[in-house]
Amino acid sequence: MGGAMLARWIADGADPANIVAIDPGAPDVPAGVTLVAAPPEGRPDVLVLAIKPQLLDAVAPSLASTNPDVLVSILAGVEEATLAAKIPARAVVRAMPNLPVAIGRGVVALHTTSDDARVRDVAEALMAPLGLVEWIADEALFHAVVALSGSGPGFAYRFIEAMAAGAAALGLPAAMAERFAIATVEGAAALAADSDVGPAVLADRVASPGGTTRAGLDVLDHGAAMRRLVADTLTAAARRSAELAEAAR
Ligand SMILES: NC(=O)C1=CN([C@@H]2O[C@H](COP(=O)(O)OP(=O)(O)OC[C@H]3O[C@@H](n4cnc5c(N)ncnc54)[C@H](O)[C@@H]3O)[C@@H](O)[C@H]2O)C=CC1
Ligand SMILES: O=C(O)[C@@H]1CCC=N1
Repeated sequence: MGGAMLARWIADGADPANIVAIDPGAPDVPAGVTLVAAPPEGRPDVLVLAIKPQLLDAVAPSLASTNPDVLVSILAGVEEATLAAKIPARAVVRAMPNLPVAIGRGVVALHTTSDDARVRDVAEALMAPLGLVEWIADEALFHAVVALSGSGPGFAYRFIEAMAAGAAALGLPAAMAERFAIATVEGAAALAADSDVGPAVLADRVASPGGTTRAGLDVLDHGAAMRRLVADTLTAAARRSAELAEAAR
């Protein structure tokens, strides 16, 4: 995820000479970005923490002397207070991005208890090129955000896969089914984003009375099957976020 954010920052015009990536795994980084295995000397303006939540305790000691102005954490679950206790920084901002930030069409939720306007400005300016950016005042809601927009692309990809598989089972060549499924979801989402009515009304607009869409929607709606499945999916993801928070405390 750190790589996806970095790719977008560079594409948006950030100067790679100003960026140091710290990763002992030696991933590919954009040209001009300095890659190091351990934190270098010096105090960064912003330190973006993009390790797995389970690695926090192992990694935190190596960051103890970096003392950034703003620590931005994208770790699922892990709370601001936990981060502040383990990594010294002037301010901590939690961010929950998602994978489409790579093309500037992601969602980034932000949270901080800092009342320093400059900290908020720095976080907003950093995230602006990545997509839709919104502040979440109540940190407890971050578990829902992780489930919805953080994990959501994974759920959307499963739905696209299922649409394509369903069409292939009806005889459409698999590659064509995948192309059509992706373009259908992309177009439907773009129209919804541009519309002054909600998705329920749009679904009804697609469904001609007595037609094919209604026949399909009846299957999704029977016993609220789709709603239940999606609610259970998001609940499981949010529960896992809470577990990660607890384990990191
Ligand atoms: N994958 C996603 O779509 C999203 C992930 N996140 C968060 O991003 C974080 C990373 O997740 P992924 O990118 O999926 O995992 P990943 O395993 O792909 O990336 C983790 C990176 O951390 C590096 N790393 C390991 N030990 C390190 C150390 N000691 N110091 C510095 N870097 C080290 C690894 O080499 C790797 O490049 C997690 O906290 C996750 O909750 C948040 C939103 C979305
Ligand atoms: O699966 C995960 O834990 C991360 C956080 C949100 C999306 N991916």
